[in-house]
Amino acid sequence: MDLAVEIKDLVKQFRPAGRKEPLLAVDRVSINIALGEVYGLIGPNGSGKSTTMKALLGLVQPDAGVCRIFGNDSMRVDSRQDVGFLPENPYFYKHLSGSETLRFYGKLCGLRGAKLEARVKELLALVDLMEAGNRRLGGYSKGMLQRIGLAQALIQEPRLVILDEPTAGVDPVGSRQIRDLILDLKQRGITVFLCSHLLEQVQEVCDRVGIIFRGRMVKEGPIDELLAVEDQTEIVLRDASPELVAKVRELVAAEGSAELLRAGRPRTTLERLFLQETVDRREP
Ligand SMILES: Nc1ncnc2c1ncn2[C@@H]1O[C@H](COP(=O)(O)OP(=O)(O)OP(=O)(O)O)[C@@H](O)[C@H]1O
Repeated sequence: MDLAVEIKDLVKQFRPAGRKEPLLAVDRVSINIALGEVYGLIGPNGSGKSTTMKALLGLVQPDAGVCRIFGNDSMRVDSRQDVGFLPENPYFYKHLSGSETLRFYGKLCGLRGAKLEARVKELLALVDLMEAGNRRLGGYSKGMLQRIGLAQALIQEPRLVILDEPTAGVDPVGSRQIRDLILDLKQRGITVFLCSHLLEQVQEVCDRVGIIFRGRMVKEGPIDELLAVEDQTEIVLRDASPELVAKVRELVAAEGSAELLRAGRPRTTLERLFLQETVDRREP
């Protein structure tokens, strides 16, 4: 299997001031991410997600273990050539406009002239900030800032994108835009490694997830397998009359070997309801 990311037995300790014992932030974590896969790392605050990502990017030095990106050791600077990164709290110059910001990062990545201008335009369109491209970031909303952050991470057409909390502080509308952008990256074969506290979104975009707790990987697998309830079968009926539901109940009871756990109207999610009642609402 061709791997975009290989993290093997990663260990990282910190020695916070005023604390005698070292703090074990990441404890023998291993993660493989295949080319083109969208992988989500989830876990409570302080469980080691950002530290794992930073070690993968060579931004923190591991105490043990290895991290590789497309087969290259993460501690080598050139391993980051094909990587875009959106940090948890990106800092941007507030006096620059959206397009100036992208131009700035594009130049840092060696883009110049017509190629840079074309890339800036393309990215502003991709993150739906064409109209706001000439406005200063100081006036951007949180969702717009995250989208410019995402555009910044894509500037040099990376093959791997690492997103630390891409939807932090963003409302459901902005989160949905970011989710769609991640799905778009997946469509284009770009590998995505993300961590987020928005579990419903992780469920929607990721092929595989890992759950990390107190620095340790406690569960990992394809999302469909992890979420399937082994001993249950779901049947969803449209327009079923109460009589039909009663018949189904009788049939199951007569059969004896199975139990009907629930029959009623399925629930939507609060996120879907929010979107339906706000942006998706059509004026009469
Ligand atoms: N530079 C540092 N110095 C000291 N301790 C640190 C440092 N960076 C992280 N830690 C500690 O390591 C642990 C893991 O932190 P990390 O930021 O990786 O967690 P996280 O899962 O990303 O959390 P969150 O969901 O809050 O972003 C925490 O206890 C944190 O306080």
